[in-house]
Amino acid sequence: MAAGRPVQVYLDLLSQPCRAVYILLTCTKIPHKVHAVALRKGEHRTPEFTNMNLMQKVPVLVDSGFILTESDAILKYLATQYDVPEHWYPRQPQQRARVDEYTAWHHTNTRAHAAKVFILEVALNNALSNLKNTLDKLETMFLRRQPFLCGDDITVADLLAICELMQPLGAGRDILKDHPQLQRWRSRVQSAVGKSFDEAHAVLYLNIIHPPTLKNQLGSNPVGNL
Ligand SMILES: N[C@@H](CCC(=O)N[C@@H](CS)C(=O)NCC(=O)O)C(=O)O
Repeated sequence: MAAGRPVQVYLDLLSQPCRAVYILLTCTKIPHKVHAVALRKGEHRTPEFTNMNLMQKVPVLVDSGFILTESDAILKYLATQYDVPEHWYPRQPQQRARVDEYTAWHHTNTRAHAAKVFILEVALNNALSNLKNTLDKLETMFLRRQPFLCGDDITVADLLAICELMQPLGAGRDILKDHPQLQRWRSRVQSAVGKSFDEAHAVLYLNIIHPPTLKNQLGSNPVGNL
């Protein structure tokens, strides 16, 4: 059992390990005070926070002057230092070892892989939003009054653009699918360059990583059906 002063925790509830610490504290009614640290505002990089945790990461626990980082260590400290139900971190050595076995594995597996998907999804959403602006500009500026990007005939500009816009198809994403004007331009470019278009893109088509539904829709030559 610990001293009377509430445990101080520095958390951002957007952070997965912080939420685990928060839930244990709340669930077990350990007296505590939460200090919100907004990672998005860079509050973990202030001199005061850095002084407490040189790693500049949350969560951090301060218990009567004892500073502890790492969610795994914090959770186990709370469960052993405070009077919480036994099941959280069993005392029996083999049952405890079973929990330690998981938590040792957790950081390079569950955490690493789930967090990566989250980070990549956020990055993908940003990239798609920026791309949408670009596609809109291609339609409303470059193709507004002309069949090709720079006039009535195909130029190297069209080649640069089409090869770039085809690339995401290599990962199974047709970024022109909601842009009929750009689709018509793509067809014009394809007609203008003839079979060199498919020859040049053959390697890309072969390496396409399609979700199963898209693969069925597209058949063996994705561009043929676009
Ligand atoms: N292994 C640490 C990881 C802590 C961590 O990575 N926290 C992230 C939020 S989920 C953080 O503070 N990131 C800020 C940064 O790296 O700049 C733990 O389990 O506590």
